[in-house]
Amino acid sequence: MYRTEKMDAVVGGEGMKIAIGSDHGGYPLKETIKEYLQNEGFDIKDFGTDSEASCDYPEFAEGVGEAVAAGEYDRGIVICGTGIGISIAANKIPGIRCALVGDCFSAKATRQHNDTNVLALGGRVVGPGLALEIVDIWLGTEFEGARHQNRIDKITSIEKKYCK
Ligand SMILES: O=C(CO)[C@H](O)[C@H](O)COP(=O)(O)O
Repeated sequence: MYRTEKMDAVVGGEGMKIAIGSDHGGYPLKETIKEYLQNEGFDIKDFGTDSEASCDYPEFAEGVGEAVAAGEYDRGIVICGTGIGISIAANKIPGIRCALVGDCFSAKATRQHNDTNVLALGGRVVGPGLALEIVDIWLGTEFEGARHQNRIDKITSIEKKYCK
């Protein structure tokens, strides 16, 4: 419903397996994104939460992050009120590169340059229209490799040094 022809050009992920999770602050937006992606043919696993009752975002970051890091899901989407806490938590999991995104330029750049495998959104920050555009672009953009791969390798080296 939010898709445009331009977005159709960048989305090609039917069958892609996506893990999604949020706290209470991200719950309404999680439900919107989940329904949208299911209707688009994506294979979605919802790691919770399942209501707007108060809960703790690290639990959902851990569920989504572990599933993506283990290779069970291709990408993850995590949402809390700001997107900040849940992105910090997701980035503690070795192998996860999570970006908090609030604009379309960054959605594209963080795939091209950072090869992010988890997207964080602020459910109290972005509205559903912008959030779905960000999701479409992020899912539909490829990593560019080359010089950016060297930088990812350096991130991985830091991770290996500190995460024993
Ligand atoms: O954005 C968040 C973390 O970064 C949380 O969603 C937020 O802190 C939850 O706040 P509250 O318990 O007051 O609803």
